[in-house]
Amino acid sequence: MARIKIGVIGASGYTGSDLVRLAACHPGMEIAVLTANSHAGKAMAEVFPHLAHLKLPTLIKNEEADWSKVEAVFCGLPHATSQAVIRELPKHLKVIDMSADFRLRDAAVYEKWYGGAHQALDLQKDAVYGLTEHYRDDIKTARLVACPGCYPTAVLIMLLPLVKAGLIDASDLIIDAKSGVSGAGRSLKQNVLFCEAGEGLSPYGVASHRHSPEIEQEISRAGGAQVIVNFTPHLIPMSRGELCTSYAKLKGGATAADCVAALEKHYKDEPFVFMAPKGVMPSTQYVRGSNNVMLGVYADRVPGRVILISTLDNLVKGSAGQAIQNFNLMFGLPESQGLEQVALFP
Ligand SMILES: NC(=O)C1=CN([C@@H]2O[C@H](COP(=O)(O)OP(=O)(O)OC[C@H]3O[C@@H](n4cnc5c(N)ncnc54)[C@H](OP(=O)(O)O)[C@@H]3O)[C@@H](O)[C@H]2O)C=CC1
Ligand SMILES: CC(=O)N[C@@H](CCC(=O)OP(=O)(O)O)C(=O)O
Repeated sequence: MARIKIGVIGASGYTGSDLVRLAACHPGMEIAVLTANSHAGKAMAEVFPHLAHLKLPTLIKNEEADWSKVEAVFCGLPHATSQAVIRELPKHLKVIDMSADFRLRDAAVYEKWYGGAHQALDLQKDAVYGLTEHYRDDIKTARLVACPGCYPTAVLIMLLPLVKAGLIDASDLIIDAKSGVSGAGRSLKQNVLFCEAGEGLSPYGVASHRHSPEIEQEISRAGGAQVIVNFTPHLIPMSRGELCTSYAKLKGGATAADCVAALEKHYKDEPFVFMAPKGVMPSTQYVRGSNNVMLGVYADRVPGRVILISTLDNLVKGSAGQAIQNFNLMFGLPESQGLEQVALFP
């Protein structure tokens, strides 16, 4: 069967380059177009020496791309820049956006958290939220999929089945999250310099992180009532990986064992979501480089509360891997194709 020609917009970034790394081994994809901004004109091998052995197109500007033979585009641009670029793409292209631009369904909420009016509301209304395990049927027929943020993916995969089953109180959620530094992207920023982030653990976006409304939107959709969550992210000195610990109040006499049973039931046929083995705590080390999410549920010593731990690789299930999982669905391919990588341990 002919391979599907794909393009990657923002291939000189971390999500874009991890997409290229995965796409290069995907039997159903041919990488036809790679775009960049400041790196346009360079060979991928120059920008990413770990990809040097692959025969890849040279990085070009978006406006130089010939999309006529391409069928799908992955977009790894900074949020608030994707919408104007995606709006101008030819309509025959299916688009899988890794930025935040099309995730929020309410234009006013988008404007409040991203500091400006949305420039492609006509596309926004038909965009499908790309949390694969929860929106599979909608993703299959979508033209534009808005992949979730890395933190929301980790948090929602844990919490949505428990909210839907009525086991936890969606109005009382505390989420403590930690991310490796690649989560902040590849462009130079003072707070991710080695001297600033290399040896410490730093909270940021306290009570103000833009993933809060994204998590709230999806928990509210699952639970039926508008919720507000307490979400605190931290930057941790490692290159990739993310671990989220959520603290929840159990409802109606439910127990931690009920939560385990609900998650096992919900994800029993899922290729990428696993409970931590008995006696093992989820760790970023067990998912690094893979498209997997590892979950762990623990009874709290505080009566009636439960501790919920989820971990993933921010560049794989948190962005490029989930984007490919969605591409597979959109093109009728086996959902796990090209995503069979086992975690890189140790
Ligand atoms: N990093 C992560 O773990 C995750 C990131 N995301 C989201 O994915 C998107 C990409 O993130 P990430 O890959 O980390 O970001 P990077 O900063 O690493 O890469 C951004 C890319 O966009 C290009 N670019 C930057 N500004 C412009 C512009 N004005 N016009 C056109 N192209 C531009 C850059 O090109 P050049 O370098 O050539 O200038 C680069 O290719 C973001 O929206 C991010 O929030 C989502 C989930 C996880
Ligand atoms: C460590 C770090 O800085 N992480 C990023 C999250 C990356 C991500 O998933 O964000 P998007 O919503 O932009 O796609 C942040 O907190 O903004």
